[in-house]
Amino acid sequence: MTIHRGLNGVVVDRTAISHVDPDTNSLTYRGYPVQELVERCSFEQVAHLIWYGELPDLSQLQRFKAVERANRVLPRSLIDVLGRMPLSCHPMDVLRTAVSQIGADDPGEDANDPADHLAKAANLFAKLPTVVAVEQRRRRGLDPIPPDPSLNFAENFLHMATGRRPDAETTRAFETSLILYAEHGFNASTFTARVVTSTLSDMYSAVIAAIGALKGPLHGGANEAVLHMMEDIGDPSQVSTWLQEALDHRKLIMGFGHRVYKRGDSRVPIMRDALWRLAARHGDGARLTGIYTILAEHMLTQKNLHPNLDYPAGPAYHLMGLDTEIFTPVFVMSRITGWTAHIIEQSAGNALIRPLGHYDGSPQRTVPAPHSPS
Ligand SMILES: CC(=O)SCCNC(=O)CCNC(=O)[C@H](O)C(C)(C)COP(=O)(O)OP(=O)(O)OC[C@H]1O[C@@H](n2cnc3c(N)ncnc32)[C@H](O)[C@@H]1OP(=O)(O)O
Ligand SMILES: O=C([O-])CC(=O)C(=O)O
Repeated sequence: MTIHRGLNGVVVDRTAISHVDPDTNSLTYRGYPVQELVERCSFEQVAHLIWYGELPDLSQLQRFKAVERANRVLPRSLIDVLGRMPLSCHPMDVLRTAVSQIGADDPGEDANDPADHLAKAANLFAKLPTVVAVEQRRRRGLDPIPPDPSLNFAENFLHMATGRRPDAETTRAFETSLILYAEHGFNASTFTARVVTSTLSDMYSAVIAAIGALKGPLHGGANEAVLHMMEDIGDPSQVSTWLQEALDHRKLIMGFGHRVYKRGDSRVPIMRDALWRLAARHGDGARLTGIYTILAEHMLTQKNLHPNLDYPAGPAYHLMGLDTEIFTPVFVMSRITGWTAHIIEQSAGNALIRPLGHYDGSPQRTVPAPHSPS
């Protein structure tokens, strides 16, 4: 019997949402290369593409944007629950709780026709940025900034989170990250969402489980861990010593390696360029890009490992003025599009996901006779 630990290399189903091809180092959403989508589309257009299979025409895009803008405000019940969360918990816990509350408030929670699913996905897509921004400000002891319907998805989030109207360069860099993070095949969190969906559970439960899977540092939690690592290194001159010490202790270097891409992550060059443009205008930029470059060179020569998307995204978010703890929640704001598209796809052609495990525990034995009462 062959055991595929970690399901490494196992093809478990078909999908028409995205194609990750490590041989040609390419990633396409519904057939379109992500590089072209970043160059020519807004995040809202890409979200439409991921859900509906096609880029929107003008009137579809206007409707899509209107729904997103109309759904950004959080209901009182949700604001109350989130305000009671301890400040000691991670913002991913807050986000998970938010989705749970939104689901509990939805009388149609269990409705799972494609139209019901799309309406729920659109609602989560609109509300999660407000939750993340409110949470960043709550941690800073600041009042929330209400959503602004005159701003697009990316601008509105940056404004709500930082209190500043972002300039075009920052907005574009942020939108680039959102487009690149949106979807990536049967990654651990998406697969988790599909497993939950395969039991005919509801969309909110699947999304909550996916948030839990994304939180881990081997997956989405790595963008936060990358920034912590760079702060720990401190200065480009320290990279070599820091890395040697980390490798001597067999530590994982955050933001490097990937289960599918073994010769480099197709999304990194475009996000790296965005990071470089931000860094050129920021006081701390040269330090971060210095660490970035030297560490990447050492990792390639010493470990033959390439950076993944989390490596440039972490420092880029830092330079945008986002707090490190909300980097992975920002990933959720984007990946919610991919997760929900997969939930819809799984529902449409469902097969219960239930693999087997090879038993290697104790051979069968007899339960000892009970001791007689003394
Ligand atoms: C958006 C995303 O989720 S992208 C992934 C984000 N995660 C990270 O950046 C965390 C750091 N990276 C890792 O832990 C891994 O590279 C993963 C989890 C992403 C991929 O893991 P796998 O596909 O299982 O890689 P695998 O374990 O086969 O790695 C092969 C070897 O390289 C080593 N390796 C892989 N990544 C790293 C790393 N970042 N640092 C140090 N060594 C590493 C492994 O320890 C292993 O060594 P071994 O053969 O001596 O045991
Ligand atoms: O695909 C994976 O294994 C991890 C992931 O979600 C990504 O790289 O975006």
